[in-house]
Amino acid sequence: MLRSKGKQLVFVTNNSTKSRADYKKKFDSMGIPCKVEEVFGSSYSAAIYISRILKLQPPKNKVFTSGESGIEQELASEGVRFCGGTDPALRRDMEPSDYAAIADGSALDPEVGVVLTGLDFHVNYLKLSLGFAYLRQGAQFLATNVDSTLPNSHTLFPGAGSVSAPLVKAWGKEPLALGKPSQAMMDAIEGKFQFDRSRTCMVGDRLNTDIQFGIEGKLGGTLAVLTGVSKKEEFLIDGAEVVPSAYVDKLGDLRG
Ligand SMILES: O=C(O)[C@H](O)[C@H](O)COP(=O)(O)O
Ligand SMILES: [Mg+2]
Repeated sequence: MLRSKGKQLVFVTNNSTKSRADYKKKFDSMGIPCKVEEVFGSSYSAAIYISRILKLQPPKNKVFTSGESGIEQELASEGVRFCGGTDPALRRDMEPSDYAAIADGSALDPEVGVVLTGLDFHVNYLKLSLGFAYLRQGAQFLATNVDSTLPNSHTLFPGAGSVSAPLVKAWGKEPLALGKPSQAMMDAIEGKFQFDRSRTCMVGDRLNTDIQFGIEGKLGGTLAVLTGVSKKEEFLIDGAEVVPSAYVDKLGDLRG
């Protein structure tokens, strides 16, 4: 319906496990018309931040990532070198020899300058230990997103933020998160798609027992309509103003 009305669409997700190309395939399977260029995920956001803002220089120009292939694909699309991720060699128990190898550095890649965490379905003590060691060696701490939960099958599962929580606890500092609702993600989306904030509507899907009705926030001119979010803070960007739920009725008046 939106397409038939000539609206520009952008599909934004914090789920870092898939790449933009993966989402295009998923939309195809659901019969939803979509181009790869219309997808913007937190893996892509992180890859852009690393390649275009951080611009890692040798000898520390590699990313150690804890996550799934979506992160790897997007880092590769931006020409960023990485290790960790889906490497089968790291999907195992920690062995006694691993402690010594991490301690003396022989298990560490000397080129790693960033630790990037995302939703990792294969998180384990070995990967957490490697990530912690890289942070202690001075690597920057980034996250695709830090959502506490992952909605799936009509209920909630631990999200990316819950998976990276042990590392945050060990390191004692939060990562820079590059998914929603970070300003970096919003700026990158606005920069890439060149739309007018004052004529933009944002729709989310998150349901929570505390907030079971739509909540709308106004983001510096961008009308955001989030049909249920798990936490109010998730969309309170730039001092966003939350307006009464009845505001949603006015959507029909939007010309943009
Ligand atoms: O990374 C996670 O925890 C979840 O995949 C993430 O919260 C999903 O985000 P969404 O698709 O709702 O943007
Ligand atoms: Mg969602």
